[in-house]
Amino acid sequence: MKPRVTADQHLLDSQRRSEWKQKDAWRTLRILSEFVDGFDTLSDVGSAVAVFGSARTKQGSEGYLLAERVGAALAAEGYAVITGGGPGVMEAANKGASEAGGESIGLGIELPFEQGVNDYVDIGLDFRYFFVRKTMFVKYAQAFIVLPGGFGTMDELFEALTLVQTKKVTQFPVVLMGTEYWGGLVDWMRDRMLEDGMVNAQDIDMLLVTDDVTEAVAHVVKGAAAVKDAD
Ligand SMILES: C/C(=C\CNc1ncnc2c1ncn2[C@@H]1O[C@H](COP(=O)(O)O)[C@@H](O)[C@H]1O)CO
Repeated sequence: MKPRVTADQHLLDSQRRSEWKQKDAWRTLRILSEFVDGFDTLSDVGSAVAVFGSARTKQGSEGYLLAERVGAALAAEGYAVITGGGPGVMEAANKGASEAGGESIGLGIELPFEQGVNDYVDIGLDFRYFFVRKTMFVKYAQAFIVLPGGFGTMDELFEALTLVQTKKVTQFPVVLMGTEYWGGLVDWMRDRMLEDGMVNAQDIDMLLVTDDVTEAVAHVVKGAAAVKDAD
């Protein structure tokens, strides 16, 4: 199947900039409507945690089963689970949450190849624009739990870290699940970023790196309690 041109590509592809020069102003209305749809659909969602991770994690694999357990544990604590609505870790976390009787939310993204949200999403939205969708994750989740993943996962992780570091969001726990996978990155942050003065120790200390689902969820619950105390 020929990849379709997505709305994000129309907006961002520099080669098309002059061709679309007159139309970008009008495209803002479409962007606005996407924000309105998102806010409208998600404003009634209670406490929620976003779970991120690879779209390529295979069904039944260790990573998939871990994400299922994370989804189920969050649901058991009364959290809605928000994912990118796709396959892999997203599907597994939605499955775990849905099968545990929790609220399972998928914020899908228009991609060049048709996909739709996974079968375990109870509340689903499809976004044309990545940046609108990213706003929803941060606005409607009280914490991020991040499983092993690639560029998309890194983007979501580092956006959260930047927002916390710059105090655009406060009291926002970020958990990295998988000490083996994440250990090298966190070591590099300490040995290189911190050593070279690119970040502060507290920027790195805000990350919890664990293999333990119970510890991950307890960290999220503790973060939520701190927000309540601060209110
Ligand atoms: C590549 C495959 C499917 C792509 N489908 C996706 N659907 C929804 N969200 C996605 C998809 N791919 C990436 N994302 C977002 O990025 C994160 C995962 O990216 P990674 O590069 O795989 O780590 C994820 O949390 C999504 O929000 C396979 O068929």
